[in-house]
Amino acid sequence: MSNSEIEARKTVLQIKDLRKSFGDNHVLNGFNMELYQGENLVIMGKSGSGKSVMIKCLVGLLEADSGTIRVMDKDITKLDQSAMDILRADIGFLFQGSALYDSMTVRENLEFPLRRHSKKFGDEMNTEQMVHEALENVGLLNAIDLMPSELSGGMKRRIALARTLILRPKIILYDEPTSGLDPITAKEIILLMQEIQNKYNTSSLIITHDVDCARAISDRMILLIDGVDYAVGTFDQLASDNDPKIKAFFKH
Ligand SMILES: Nc1ncnc2c1ncn2[C@@H]1O[C@H](COP(=O)(O)OP(=O)(O)OP(=O)(O)O)[C@@H](O)[C@H]1O
Repeated sequence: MSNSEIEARKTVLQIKDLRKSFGDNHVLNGFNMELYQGENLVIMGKSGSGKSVMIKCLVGLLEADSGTIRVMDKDITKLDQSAMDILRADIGFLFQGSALYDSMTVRENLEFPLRRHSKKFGDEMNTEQMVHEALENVGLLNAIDLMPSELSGGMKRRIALARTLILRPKIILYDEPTSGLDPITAKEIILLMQEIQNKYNTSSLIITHDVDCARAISDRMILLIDGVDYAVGTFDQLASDNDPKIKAFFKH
C-alpha cells in the first residue's frame, strides 16, 4: 500500500497530544497517532516506554491528564457509559492476558462474548453459525468441543483471536500478539492476522517488540520514544533511518 493510498483513507482512531504522568514519572508527553481504515499500524517502544499506558487510556481503563482520543469520530472522553459500551462492541482486543475460561469448552468461550454483546446483532443472531464461522477463520473448527487445557499455546492464541473476531470488530487492538510463541507459530498468527484484515477490512493497532512481526504485518509504524511519537513511517523507511534512537530498534 502506498503512502498516498493510506492518507486518502478514513481515520478510525486518532490520538492527539496525549499526556499522562504518575507523580514525577512523565510517561506520555504529547503522543499523537492516527489509524486509518483497513491498515495495520504497529507501535514499537522499549519496555516501560508507555505502550500499555497508551492502550489503557484508549480503552478507558486509565484517565489521561490531557489530550484527545477519538474513535470513529467520537471523543471517548466525552462518552457516557452506555455510549462507550456500544463503541466497545466495535473494538476487539487481543491482549497478552486474554486467557480463555478454563472451565468452558472452546464453543462456550466463543458464545460468551456474543451473549454479552447480543444487542449489536439483534434478533437475527445465529450463535451456532457465528461460532462456526469464527472457528473456521482460525482453522480450528475441529477444536469446538475441546477444553482449553487440551490446546497448545498457538491454538489458544488462535481461539482467543476467534473470540475477538466473533464480534466483527471494526478495529482490533493487539498487544504483543506473538509473545511467548515459537517462530513458526508466531508466523502462523501473523498470517492469520493478515487474512482477517483482508477478509473484513478491519483496522489494526498492533503493539509488539517483535521486529519480524512488525516487518511482516505493518503498513506503517510509530516508534514511541520519550513519551512521544518520535518516528512514523513504513518499516523500510524506519529501518534505514540513521538516527541512533531509531536504529536501536532494528539491531538484532
Ligand atoms: N498504574 C500505574 N501507576 C504508576 N505508574 C504506572 C502505572 N502504570 C504504568 N506506570 C508506569 O508507566 C511507565 C510505562 O509503563 P507501561 O506499562 O506503559 O510500559 P510498556 O511500554 O507497556 O512496557 P512493556 O513493553 O514492558 O510492557 C512505567 O514506568 C510504569 O512504571
